[in-house]
Amino acid sequence: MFSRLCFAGRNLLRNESPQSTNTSPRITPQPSPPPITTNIHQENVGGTTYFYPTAANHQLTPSSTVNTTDNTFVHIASSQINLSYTHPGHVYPGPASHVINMQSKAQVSAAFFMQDELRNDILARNEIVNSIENDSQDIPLEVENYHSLCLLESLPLHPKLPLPSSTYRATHAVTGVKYCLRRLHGFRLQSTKCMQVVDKWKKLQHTNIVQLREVFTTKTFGDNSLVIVYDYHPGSQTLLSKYFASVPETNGYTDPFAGEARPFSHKSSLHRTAATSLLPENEIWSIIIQLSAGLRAIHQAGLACRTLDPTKIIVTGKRIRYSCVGISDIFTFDPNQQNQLTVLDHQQQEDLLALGKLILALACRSLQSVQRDQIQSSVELVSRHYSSDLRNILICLLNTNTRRSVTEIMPMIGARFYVQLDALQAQCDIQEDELAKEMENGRLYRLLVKLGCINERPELNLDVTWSETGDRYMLKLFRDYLFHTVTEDGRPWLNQSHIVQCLNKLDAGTMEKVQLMSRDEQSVLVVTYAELKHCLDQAFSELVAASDGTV
Ligand SMILES: Nc1ncnc2c1ncn2[C@@H]1O[C@H](COP(=O)(O)OP(=O)(O)OP(=O)(O)O)[C@@H](O)[C@H]1O
Repeated sequence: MFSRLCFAGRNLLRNESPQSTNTSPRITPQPSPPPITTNIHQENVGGTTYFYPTAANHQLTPSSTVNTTDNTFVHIASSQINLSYTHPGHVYPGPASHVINMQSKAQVSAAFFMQDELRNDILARNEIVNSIENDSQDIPLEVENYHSLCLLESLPLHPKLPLPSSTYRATHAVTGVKYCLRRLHGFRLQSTKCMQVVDKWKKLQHTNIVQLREVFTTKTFGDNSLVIVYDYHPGSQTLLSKYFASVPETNGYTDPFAGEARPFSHKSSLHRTAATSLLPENEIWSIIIQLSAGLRAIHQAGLACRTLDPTKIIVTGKRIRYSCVGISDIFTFDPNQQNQLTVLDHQQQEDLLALGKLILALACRSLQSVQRDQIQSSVELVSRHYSSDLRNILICLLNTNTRRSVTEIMPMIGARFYVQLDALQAQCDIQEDELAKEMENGRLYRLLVKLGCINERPELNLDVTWSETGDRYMLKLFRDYLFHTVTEDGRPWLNQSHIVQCLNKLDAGTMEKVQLMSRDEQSVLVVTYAELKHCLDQAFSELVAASDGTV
């Protein structure tokens, strides 16, 4: 069967558009088509010119039309408009009720746009990732497989540290993926046997642990440096900077987190003290749940964190992650170590103590609260302001007289786990709905790209009439119908739903008919979206074939 296009007189068309309403637009005129030379057979019957795409080109069912002997009639009754798309999946059905009602302003219109908070978060993260690279003279242009190194620390190296370290963002030369590089300055790897433990860390995947990717030594920095490569989480801040206000150092102050637990911190002796207000208990539990989840994974993998320190835990949005895993194991690796299991057990107990101190410091909003002589009064403060469960968890973790296990924390978290799970699932629902919207945007974007590549193309394969003839002419008229429609009195008719609907129908290739008119209003085509889709695919295939093949 042929698809039949009718180029008929213009006059009766205007008010009979399928989109017609009282305020309906009229179709922006296009010049009449130049003679169609390819794949179309034309015939004049009773003064009306009919165009037939050749069978090889169109295996579609016939489109509408059209006809009259008086050369004027092109009519599609509104009852014929088929709004049931052949692929219902091609239309975003609007927000789910459980999602729209989760939002503070339960307005349906708002739900068609990305939430401000989410958009701003994503924009801020993108800005951080794309921010100008560090132009410091001291940073090499390339280190092994990484380039565009950019220092992440705001403070210079702390001179008191026995082992200086630096943290960089860097780009992988092959994949272009950004990573976080931690460099241990002046460090010589004593034995490659420690790569066994590195492999263990590499295999450990958990949503509360920054993934360790690889370790290498390098002289590119002008010394022997060890570089540990981690995943990069833009927009992160350390637990220290998020929850503890900083004050200048004071003489004689001892950092409660100093010592073996944080040998890589530049701020080991940085003095942090009480911030303005206590944290809501829910927030503390959210941190406890995440930290204990990560720690449980670490301990179950036969490892110990050993850097459970507020500067070595990062917060990205609401997510908490251990950010410096494995370094202690590399740094203190002893190939002749006997009693590995005893050492591991000791280190895991130290982790639990450090976790207890961290929770206590968070609950009191003060790092000093975990100094030996302050612990008692700090726990009392917690008892006064928070639930007995929080106090119990602290007493369990801080009690070094008994052997504890991270799994003991679970029963104390109890039903709060459900609260956390519920919050996460609600977040998933919202994000899934955002994804549905963005999926639609992506699909429509690809259609527009195809149309844009075809419309107004000055030439293809030396044919300067390519974009104006044959299938492409229909696409040009369709483009005008999409974007250049005007109202009866000639004003632009800007209606996004018209554009989205038409593109959806095009993508679905529906059998609904659309009426297209040339700019000089001398010609009208009535054509199905299925045919337009075919034209689009055909024309774009021609472009791809003539290109270098990359799309
Ligand atoms: N994997 C990561 N992805 C993104 N940013 C990270 C990552 N790890 C650390 N950061 C950020 O890099 C910065 C420096 O991290 P680092 O661990 O050196 O902390 P720090 O505050 O400099 O602590 P210290 O100086 O005491 O070692 C921090 O702002 C931290 O949020």
